[in-house]
Amino acid sequence: MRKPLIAGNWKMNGSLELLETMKQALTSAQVSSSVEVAIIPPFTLLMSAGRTLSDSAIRLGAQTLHPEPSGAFTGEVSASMLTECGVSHVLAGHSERRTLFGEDDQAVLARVTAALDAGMTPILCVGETLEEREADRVETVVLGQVKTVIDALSASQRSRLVIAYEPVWAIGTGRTATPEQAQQVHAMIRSWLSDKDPALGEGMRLLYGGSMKADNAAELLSQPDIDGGLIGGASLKPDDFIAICHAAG
Ligand SMILES: O=C(CO)COP(=O)(O)O
Repeated sequence: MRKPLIAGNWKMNGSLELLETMKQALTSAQVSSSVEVAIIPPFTLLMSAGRTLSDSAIRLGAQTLHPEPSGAFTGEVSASMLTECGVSHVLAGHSERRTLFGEDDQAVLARVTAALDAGMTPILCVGETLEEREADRVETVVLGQVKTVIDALSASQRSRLVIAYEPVWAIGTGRTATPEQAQQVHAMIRSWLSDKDPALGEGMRLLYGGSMKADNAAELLSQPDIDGGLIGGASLKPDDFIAICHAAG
């Protein structure tokens, strides 16, 4: 049985005030313990967030990390710096990192490995652009991104990964993949994983991300191969985020 994960990626948004409001709202909402909830605020909030959330079941995630343990990398943050803040989850390969910051599959793999080595759960983000979808390249692109990482990891490392399918054309656009479109890609990923190792396919949590909102979450989350959501815009609004958490419960 895969435990649903609802993770709120705040991107370059949020404040100490939102952190407090979100924590209080989530605590009083009494989200079912059958759902794992994580918030992923920007770096500057992580230390405070670690303290604020330490007495709750809400997990803390980071949006990226540098693969090296330390050194002359101005502006970057390492895995051990994240764990010191209480971070348990970290995104790797978000499409904004891939396109705006030039992270290719090898750079993503290095980040996944650094996160695993530090004991964190990497959330590997994959997804195709609209152009790639229209050119019938969804399978090639998405499985290519999954394969580069999975094939480089040991069986025990793989089992600690979460994968988020985020079609680039659905991110921040208000244009959600239909439940059928999302399910189709999730089933494809799971089937590829299962061919490699049945237990891996069965156990891997596959999140959907891309304009998931309070009013479309239940339908997306009811699909058999969708095990949670990676939420952008709606994760900044406590009521909306809580509604999505409830929909997963
Ligand atoms: O990129 C996303 C989460 O990582 C999705 O963002 P939106 O929910 O704003 O479309």
